[in-house]
Amino acid sequence: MAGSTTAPPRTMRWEGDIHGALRLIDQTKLPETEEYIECSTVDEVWDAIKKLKVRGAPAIGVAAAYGVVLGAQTALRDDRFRFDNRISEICEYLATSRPTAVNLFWALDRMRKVTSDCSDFPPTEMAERLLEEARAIEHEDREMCAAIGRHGAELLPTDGGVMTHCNAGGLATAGDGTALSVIFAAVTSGKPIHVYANETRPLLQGSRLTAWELMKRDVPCTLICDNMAGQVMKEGRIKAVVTGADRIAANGDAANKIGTYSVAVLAKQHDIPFYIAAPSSTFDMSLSTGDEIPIEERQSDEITMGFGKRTAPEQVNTYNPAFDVTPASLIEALITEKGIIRPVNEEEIRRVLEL
Ligand SMILES: CSC[C@@H](O)[C@@H](O)C(=O)COP(=O)(O)O
Repeated sequence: MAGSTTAPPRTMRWEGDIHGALRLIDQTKLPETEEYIECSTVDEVWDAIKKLKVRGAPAIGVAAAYGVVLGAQTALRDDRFRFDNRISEICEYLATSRPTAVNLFWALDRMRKVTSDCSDFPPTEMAERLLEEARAIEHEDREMCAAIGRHGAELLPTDGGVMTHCNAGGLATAGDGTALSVIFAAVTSGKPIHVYANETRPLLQGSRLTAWELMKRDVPCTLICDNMAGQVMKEGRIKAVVTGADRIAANGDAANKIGTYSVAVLAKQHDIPFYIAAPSSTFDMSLSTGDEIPIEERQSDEITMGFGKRTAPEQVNTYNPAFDVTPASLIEALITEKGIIRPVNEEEIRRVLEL
């Protein structure tokens, strides 16, 4: 099949003018139901991010930016506090929703900068500027996804299996995705790729979201459980692995959904190139290595009561880190909207990203 045929799912949409609201596809309901929710308060956006109704590093950033606009609506009605101080508090609050994806903090910094750049504007005009900035963040994310796809497509094999982990597709961004954008672009260019989607324990983003997206877009895919990755590679089915990332340190170490590190180690063992696709908003050059990346720990019932069914004894001890860090040494190349970073080291990152 040459070409994926349909458009990506619209992960989120701002509806209306400055008095509008944020409409999100509720990703916790997929693949069973395609249900949309409306967020009209900052708390609703915070909750949607925390509970993974909206998830994936770039999508979290875009949602948080619109969350600031919702906060601005309330701040306009409340003249007890200075408008710019309220916006700063709202940014601080939204930043507590999830710790690992740096895109969240990157987007909130951009929103904060609007208030400092426009400090002499009246609040109503500042609020309009905040909406413009959130729209720009969303638009730029869509463009970054497309550019990542264009750069990365050439790295994928002319045919054969490509493995991915978690969901780095349209649902995780405002556009076509990061890792999946590379796959969609390769398929569109005529490469008959077959995707192996790891189910991604414990919350199954790979099976619930990636398989759903790929099937919706007619890209051949096979779902496997995480613990099958080694066997599938050993059988010679995988020619490349491509995943997304939530934060990349200055030396190229990359945090992504838990399980990614194991997949990268397995890829090394089987001599399979392991790629990470991510926009420049995912790089955190203030951290020298991946050891400094904060790893979110989530509640134990995600392991013991996955999707409402008890699968472990009550009171059992659990540990549930939501991300892991793949060292730069295991990453063949980083695929960004500005080009391919190879070899993966700080000098090359700075050169390609023009930092
Ligand atoms: C393009 S998004 C890349 C990552 O954000 C994705 O792979 C991932 O780890 C998402 O984790 P999630 O916990 O579902 O937000």
